[in-house]
Order: sequence, then C-alpha cells, then structure tokens
Amino acid sequence: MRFEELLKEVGAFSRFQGMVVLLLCIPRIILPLHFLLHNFISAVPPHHCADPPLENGSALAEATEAGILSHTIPRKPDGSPSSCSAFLYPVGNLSNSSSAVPCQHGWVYDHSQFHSTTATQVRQWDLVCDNKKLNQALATFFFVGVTLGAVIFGFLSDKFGRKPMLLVSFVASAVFGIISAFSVSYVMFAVTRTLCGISLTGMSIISIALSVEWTDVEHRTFTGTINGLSWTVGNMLLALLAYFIRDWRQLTLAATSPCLIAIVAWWWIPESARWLLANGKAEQAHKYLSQCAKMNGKEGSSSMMNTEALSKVTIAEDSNTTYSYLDLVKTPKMKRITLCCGLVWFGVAFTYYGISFKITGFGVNMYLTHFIYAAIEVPAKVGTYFVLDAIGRRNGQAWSLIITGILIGINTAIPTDHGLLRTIIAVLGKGFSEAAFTTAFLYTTELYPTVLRQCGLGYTSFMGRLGGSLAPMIMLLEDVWTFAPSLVFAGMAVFCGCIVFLLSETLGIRLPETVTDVEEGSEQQKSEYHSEMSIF
Ligand SMILES: O=C(O)CCCC(=O)O
Repeated sequence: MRFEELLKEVGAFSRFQGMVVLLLCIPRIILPLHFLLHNFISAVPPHHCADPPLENGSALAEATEAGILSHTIPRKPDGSPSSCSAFLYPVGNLSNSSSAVPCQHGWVYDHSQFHSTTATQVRQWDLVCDNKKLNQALATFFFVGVTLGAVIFGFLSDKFGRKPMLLVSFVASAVFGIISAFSVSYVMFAVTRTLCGISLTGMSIISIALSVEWTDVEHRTFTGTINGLSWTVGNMLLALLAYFIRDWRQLTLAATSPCLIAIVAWWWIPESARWLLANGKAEQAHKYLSQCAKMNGKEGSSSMMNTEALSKVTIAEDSNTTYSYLDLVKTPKMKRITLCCGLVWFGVAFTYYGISFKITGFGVNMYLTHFIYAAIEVPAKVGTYFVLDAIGRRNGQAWSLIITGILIGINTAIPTDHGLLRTIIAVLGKGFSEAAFTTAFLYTTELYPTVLRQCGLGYTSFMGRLGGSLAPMIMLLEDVWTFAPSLVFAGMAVFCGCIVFLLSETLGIRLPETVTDVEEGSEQQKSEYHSEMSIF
C-alpha cells in the first residue's frame, strides 16, 4: 500500500492538514523579518566628519551653530557635505579640496530617519567610509550562516525527524536573535547574526517539507502557495516594524519576538508520518495518523491503521537504510535532479535578493519601496497557484526565471529619468522573481523522494544561500559599470531558467517515496497514481 492511499483513508486534506499548514505559517512569517532585516538595521544615513573638539570643550553643536563646521567640511558637486573627508583647518574657500583628509575625529550622523543603525553605532563601530564594507559584510555573514544551516538541518531533520529539529531551530533562533540585539562589539554581532542565520534555516526547510508531507497530490500546490504567502505577510510586517522602530537593537528584538510564539505553537505541530514510516517508526506514525483521522472525522479507517499494516506501507526500500547527501548523486536521475535544482536555486535566490536588497533610488522612501516589493508577492504567489496547475511546474519555474531576467535587462535600457516606468518594470521583475522562488520550493519538494527530501531541500537551499550571499557582492560592481550588476542578474536568471527544461514535470505525479520511484520515472508514477486514484 502507498502512503497516498493511507492519507486518503485518514483524510487527505481536511481540518488536520489545515491546522498543520496554519501552524507552519508562523516560521514562514518569522523568516523575512530576519532575512531582509539588514535593509534597515544596517542602513547608512547621511553623515560627515565631526569637527575637532573645541579648546574650551564646548559641544560640537556650538561649532555647528557658530558656522565653524561649514568652514571645515568640503562640499560634493551637488552641494551636500562630503561624507568621509574634511579640511585640516577651517579655510575660507570651500572649493579648496587639496587639503581635505579623511575624518580625524569621528562622524556626525543625520538622525532624522534612523535613531541608530549598525553603521552609526558609536564606540568602535562607525561602519562608514573606509569601514563601510564591514557594514555590508554583516548581511553576508548572516547568509553564510543560512548556507551552513541548510546543510546542517537538511541532514539532522532527515536523521532525527522534522519535529525535534523544528524546536531546535525555534529555540536557537530566539536565543541568538536576542543576544545579537545586545552585542557590545562588531565581532559579537557578526558571530551572533551568523548563528542566527544557521538557526533560522532549520525552520525554513522543515516548515516546507512538513506541510507538504502531510498533503495529498491535489493540494500540494495550494499548500506551497499558503507557505509562500506567509513569507509575504512577514515581509510586509518587516516594513511596518522598521517604519515605527528606528533603533537597530529594538528592531532586532522585535523581529525575534515571534520565535517565542513559534516555540509555544510547536507543541501542536505533528511529526511527519511519512518520515516516521520511512524510518520504520510505525507506532509513532500510528499515533499521528490516528490524530489526523479523528480530527478529519475518519475514525472508521482503523482497518488500515494497525501497526502491522502500517509497517507494510511502501515508503522506503528498507527502513534500515540510512541516507546521506551522497545519495543525491548516486543514481542517474537523482544526479540530474540534484545538479539542475542546485543551479536553479542559485539563480532564483541570486536574482530575488539582488532585487530585494536594492530599495533606494526609486523616488519613494525605502519603507514604502520595501512594502511594495513585498506586496507584489501576493498576486505573484496567487497567480503561481493557478498557473502551476495549468502549465505545470517545469514551465512555471523556467518562464518565471526567464521573464525575471528579461525584465531586469529591459530596465537597464530605460533612461534613469523615467522613474515611474523603471519602478513598474522593477516591481514586475520582483513579482516574477517571487513566483520563481515559490515554485522552486514546491517543485523541488516534488522532485525528491521522501527518504531524501530534506537532504535535497538542504542541498538546494545551500545553493540558494550561496546565490543570496553573492548578490550583495555583485551590487558592488556598479562602481565599475552602472549596468554591470543588472546584466549579471539578468543573464543568470535566463541561464538558470533554461536549465529547468532538463528536469521532469511533477504535476499530477504521486510524491516519490523512494529513490526507485524517482529512477522509474514520472510516467510509471503517473500511471500508478491515476490507477490508484481510480479505486477511490
Ligand atoms: O527563503 C528565502 O530566502 C526566500 C523565500 C521567498 C518566499 O518564500 O516567497
């Protein structure tokens, strides 16, 4: 007997699955609060060199009022004060920049928008000017942690189960998120943000797998879309939190607080019955399947539910078989899936974060830009829900990536003074990039077998994190050529979109449980699936 048949018996998608999907929305809401947090806690406000302290020790403000400051700060061509240099001594002729030197006595920051950020954190931080790259590196440290977490939690959740590792992720994210907010040095903040990144990835890959593994074929797209929309809720919530909380420490604490809610909700989140059966834990599977049957009003399904019958459910070739990342490339079709999905995830995250990290320069304040970028995800994801069941996952994944690349490329050809048109194209590009990300979660989950699903998601998430980590570095290329970053993002999106055509379609195909299922090919599974469904 296949697990799909068992799931039909206990209720394939009813109140129990509704509860599971809703509870797993909580971690999906938490993720963007941290993944995009650096847009705000590491923002660099306008700043310029502080004047030397006056002999009589009076405050710098007096120097500013007295107009002395304007005599020592060189002006940029647009008339604004230079950010990183000052004249050694007050001079009458402000255009004389020959004696300008790097700031000698710290900086004066414009606090009209931010009370404090990691860039302006005084006492050894001051991550501006020559130290600006250290400020940008904080986001990269976080995504390096996310990258490591993908490998760690991918393996641990396949070995020890989804539910226990989800609790580890919730608790560790709360602990390191809180500690990072109280960092007393740059190094302490960088380390705790990296550990927070590692912890958060656990809930990222487990929440997807756990919700899909409790869902039947017909409702997998719906489940994947709900998971994706909960990320969007968190993304929009971040814009609101950042608008009202302008201190980086308080904003970090606010972004971490939902982890405490997740820890309480964890109690009601069930373990994956698929995983339990795949690992020979029929008794525990029986407990959760009985809960599912009871909640779905299917108590009469006990005939298929005794432990002996459950132990015969075909999920793994041998429940004593242990799997590792190496199994992702041991057989021909698994190798193709792994190589192609790795490239696709790299391209998806590379373009998604390349677009998401640039929220300034569109003529509206950064909070509104971030909110619009998040809000466009709603039609993108709802549209994905309908499109994927119509054109299939492969076309949906390929064309969402290709169109993202085309739109990014088009924007490089539009003159910068066409602000509204550029904004519309950028928002559309974000929407298609979002559709590509939403599809990637669902498509990857369906391509990998149950026995290797978390390893597969861990590997592809790792590749995606590499792409997300690289995106900020690519944006530095604009110092070389303005259009360089956009053309790199566009080319990568189109290339990875074309790679998708090498993968098989999974629409209407039973979720593969074993490596054999994958190697037999989708036609075999499709015919088996339809013949199985025909008996219901
Ligand atoms: O996991 C990420 O880094 C982005 C997920 C985006 C989404 O779920 O829409």
